[in-house]
Amino acid sequence: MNEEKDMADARTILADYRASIDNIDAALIHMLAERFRCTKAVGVLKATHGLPPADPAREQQQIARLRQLAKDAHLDPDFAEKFLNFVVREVIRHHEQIAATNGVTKTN
Ligand SMILES: C=C(O[C@@H]1C=C(C(=O)O)C=C[C@H]1O)C(=O)O
Repeated sequence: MNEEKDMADARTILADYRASIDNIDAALIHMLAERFRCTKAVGVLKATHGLPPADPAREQQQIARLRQLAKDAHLDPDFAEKFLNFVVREVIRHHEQIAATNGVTKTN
C-alpha cells in the first residue's frame, strides 16, 4: 500500500539524517575535547605566570569573530554567542581551579 511505502521511505530518510547527526555530534565532542585540552594548557601557563583566568578583551574579539562566521554560515549569531559564552564560562572555571592549586601570586 502507498501509505506504508511512504512511511518506510520516510524512516529510511530519517535514519540517513540521523547517521549524519551522529557523525556531526561525534566530531563536536572531539573538537570540544581538543579545545579543552588546549585551554587547560593555557590555564597552567596563566597560573604559573600570575596571569588572570579571564581575558574579557579576548572574549569580545572572539564573540565578534564568531558572530560574523555564524552570519556567513546562516547560523543564528545569538546562538553562536550563547554557545561560546557557555564554553568560555567552563574554561574560566578550569583556570580558576588550576590557579588555586598551581598558581603563583603576583606581587607587582
Ligand atoms: C583561553 C583563554 O582563557 C579564557 C577563555 C577563553 C576561551 O575559551 O576562548 C578566552 C579568553 C579567556 O577569558 C585565553 O585567554 O585565551
